[in-house]
Amino acid sequence: MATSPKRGLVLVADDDPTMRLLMLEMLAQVGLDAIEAEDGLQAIARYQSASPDLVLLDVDMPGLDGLAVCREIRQLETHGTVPIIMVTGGDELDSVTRAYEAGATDFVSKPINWPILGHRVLYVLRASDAISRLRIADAQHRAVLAAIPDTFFRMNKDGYYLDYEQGHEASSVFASDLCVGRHLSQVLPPEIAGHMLEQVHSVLQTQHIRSLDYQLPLPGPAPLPARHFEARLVATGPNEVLGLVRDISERKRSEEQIRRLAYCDSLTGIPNRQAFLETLEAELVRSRKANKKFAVLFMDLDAFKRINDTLGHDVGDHLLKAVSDRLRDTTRPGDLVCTNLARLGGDEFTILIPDLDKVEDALNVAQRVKEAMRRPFLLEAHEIFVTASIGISLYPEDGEDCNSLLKYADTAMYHAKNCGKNNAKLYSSSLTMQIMSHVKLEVGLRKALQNDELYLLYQPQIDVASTQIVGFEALVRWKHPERGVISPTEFIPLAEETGLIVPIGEWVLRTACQQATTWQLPGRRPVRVAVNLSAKQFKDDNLTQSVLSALHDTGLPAELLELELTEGTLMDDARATMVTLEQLRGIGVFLSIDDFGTGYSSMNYLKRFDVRALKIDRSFISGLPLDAENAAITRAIVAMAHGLKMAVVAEGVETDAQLVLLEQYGCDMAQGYYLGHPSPPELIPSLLASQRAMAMT
Ligand SMILES: Nc1nc2c(ncn2[C@@H]2O[C@H](COP(=O)(O)O[C@H]3[C@@H](O)[C@H](n4cnc5c(=O)[nH]c(N)nc54)O[C@@H]3COP(=O)(O)O)[C@@H](O)[C@H]2O)c(=O)[nH]1
Repeated sequence: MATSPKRGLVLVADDDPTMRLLMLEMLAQVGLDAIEAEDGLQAIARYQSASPDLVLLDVDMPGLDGLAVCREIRQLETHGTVPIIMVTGGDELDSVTRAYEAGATDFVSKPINWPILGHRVLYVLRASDAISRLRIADAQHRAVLAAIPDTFFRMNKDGYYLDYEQGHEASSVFASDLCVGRHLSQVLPPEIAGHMLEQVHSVLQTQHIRSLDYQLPLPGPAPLPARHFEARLVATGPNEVLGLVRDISERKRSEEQIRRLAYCDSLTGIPNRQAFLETLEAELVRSRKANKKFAVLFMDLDAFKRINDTLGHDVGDHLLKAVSDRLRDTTRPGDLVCTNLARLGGDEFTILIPDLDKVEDALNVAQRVKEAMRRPFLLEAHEIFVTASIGISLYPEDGEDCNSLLKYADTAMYHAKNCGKNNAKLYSSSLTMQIMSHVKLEVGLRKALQNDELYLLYQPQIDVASTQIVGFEALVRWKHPERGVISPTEFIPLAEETGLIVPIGEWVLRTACQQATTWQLPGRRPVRVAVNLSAKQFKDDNLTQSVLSALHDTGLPAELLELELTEGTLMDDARATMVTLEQLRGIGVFLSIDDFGTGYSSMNYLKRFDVRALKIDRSFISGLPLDAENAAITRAIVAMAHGLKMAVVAEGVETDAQLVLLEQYGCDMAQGYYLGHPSPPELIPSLLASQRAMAMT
């Protein structure tokens, strides 16, 4: 863009030909072109036809004088303003005033100082050029500002609005006349005004753009939701800023929606894993600074999978929603301690308890959660009972980072589950030791089979009426090279967890079948062997094949093999159970339900499973004969089993009184220390022989 004015065309209007000549000469000397007019009318005509860049106009002309011409030119102007220099007869204030009133840009008075006039003309031309460029720039700026939807304002360093233009898309919070000339604090709420003034100062100091977000309630009789604004401030001079204010309410709403989607669990509406991790991180920073403690509770529902599998995923989803509602009610803020609740996934929930005074507060919350979960849930006409296992980790005692705290709470939750579910446990470093020894045990268990460290014991089952041994239950043991004999209560769950139960179970099955063949004597009553099947084994696709080949390879007749299954195993995916049971029945093996009464059995399924015996769990037998409730339960189980044409085996018989009572109740078979402890296989033949000998005496 040119910076110096272009050499222009000047209209010289004067009735004196000498003056015109001198002026033309002077203009030529400063490099300007000129046209002449000898009176007012000619001047106007020339102005219209030639559009000069400047007019030198004599005031005193016959007919239309210079002042009238000046006024007429101003009338005719459409774009911009041509500079008009009036040549007056003298420099009296009156004639100068009249010249300016007529619209003159400048004046020179006679007698004319010609060299000065040349410079003056050039200066006025330059100034006029600058003004017209400014006008264009101003018009462009206004057009830009009119095109953008934002409100803009100018403000001085003290916080006074110099200008205020409402954007065409902005919600009308303030009118322009409400702002111009007023101070920020008279327009905006004090806090926002203070913040904005700080930013104005910062912008002027740094000459960097600054922005700030704020919320304003919309004026109106009804309480309307507040709107969000973003103001960007830019310095336009040493003491002035330009502010652009945009209504960002829509953007905020979208951001909130995105945030909700990213941070909310879509099923329950409570915060999800991501949200919890961020809250935990923030709490960690806060607690570290403020030297405070907090607790992380990790809750997992016991047996949620069973509900999902038996009642369907819809009921499972409803249950999770109901659980989260109940957790929200139980842990609502202000209720003892402020809590943050989240669902990590599946049936895992976490609760963050900030500002913890003492561990008991976390245990109290856990206790309340457990109690809340124990109340039945009524969902789609199902009354559902659940329990929860809870693990607790503490900051800073247990860990100083989010991952550790969450992992330790999870570890403590597993410990709670292992301690019999419906439990709450605090994390302790010894748990990690336990887990490490668990891992060590797992490594050992993997080698146990190939190192021949497993062996079986057999516990007799007797016919209550004749007191004759009718079978033996095979019970596995592990002779650990360092720890000695390990109980199956310790390693079977581990084998289940790791999947090792399948090869171990197969070994038990094959070994029991093989050893049982040695007990059978021609012409004697056959002796059955019972083998426990775990849930994983039962679900294994090769189960039927394993049973078939164990029987085939050992030669044990199928009807001498009994497979014991727990209620949990059978009820977990009842439909698939039916198919497997059908296949096993097809082989001809004897099926029984172990630990009956401790799990959840649907009577409807029980009937359809068509198993041949129920084993009453020893927890019901142990209180007999004094425990009236257990006695009633035992009697009821016997009656129900007989009604379904099943035999009943009582487990854990430890006294003669129990055996007598069970006989009275009509129990078919019994097993327990009173009748025989689990014994090694080499003792079984002599046990059977002594019994036969006793039977003959
Ligand atoms: N999947 C498999 N599970 C197995 C296998 N072998 C055993 N187990 C399961 O381990 C649990 C513990 O078994 P164990 O320590 O062998 O205990 C059994 C008996 O010793 C015990 N028992 C028997 N009589 C009495 C008694 O009078 N009092 C008393 N306190 N305990 C007694 O009960 C256990 C047998 O229980 P059950 O199987 O329910 O009949 C146990 O759950 C085994 O099932 C295996 O090879 N595979």
